[in-house]
Amino acid sequence: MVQQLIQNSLAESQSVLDRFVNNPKQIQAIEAAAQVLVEALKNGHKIISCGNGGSHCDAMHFAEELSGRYRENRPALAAMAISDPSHITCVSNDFGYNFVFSRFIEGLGQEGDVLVGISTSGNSASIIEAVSAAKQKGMKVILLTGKDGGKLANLGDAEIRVEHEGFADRIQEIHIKVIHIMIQLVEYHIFGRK
Ligand SMILES: O=C(CO)[C@@H](O)[C@H](O)[C@H](O)[C@H](O)COP(=O)(O)O
Ligand SMILES: [Zn+2]
Repeated sequence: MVQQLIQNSLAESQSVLDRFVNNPKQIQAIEAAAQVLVEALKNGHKIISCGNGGSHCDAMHFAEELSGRYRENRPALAAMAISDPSHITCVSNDFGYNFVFSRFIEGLGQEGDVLVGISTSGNSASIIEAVSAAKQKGMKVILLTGKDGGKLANLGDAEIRVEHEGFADRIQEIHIKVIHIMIQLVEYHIFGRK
């Protein structure tokens, strides 16, 4: 029974990945997203990422591999996740949770910067508010979504969507792959890494 659960889980992951890999639209979207990142970084702009729950961890994972290190040493890149608990608790307490990311962008976002918003449902109000704040600032927007893209569908300059109607975990598993590929492409375009 337990072994069957394990096998079913792995098989489901494999089928979600197969479907994603065989969708040229998503491959093109990853390429387009990497171009947006490269353009911004080459021109001295920064990347700000955000997400909720597991996607918050993905947003941090993405930023630290740009500012810190991915596979090998290279110069640091300008990226940060919105994850300061003092900021998040203050804004939640005083303005409401939906504004935790948008408020940060109002304070730190600049024209030419890039917002990377991650939401498996595409319906988290905090990410929707962040996108609208970023657009008001003249920032570019990259979205990692799932299902049918939800309310975030087509709101980004690039949107990578895992079209899986099941639970968020399977979507997150593809998101983290996409994050690693985007970093690989940034390093390829900026530092000639393969
Ligand atoms: O990690 C998981 C589920 O795998 C959860 O923590 C999940 O991220 C949370 O329920 C989020 O609040 C869902 O938000 P979203 O992806 O729909 O924007
Ligand atoms: Zn999870």
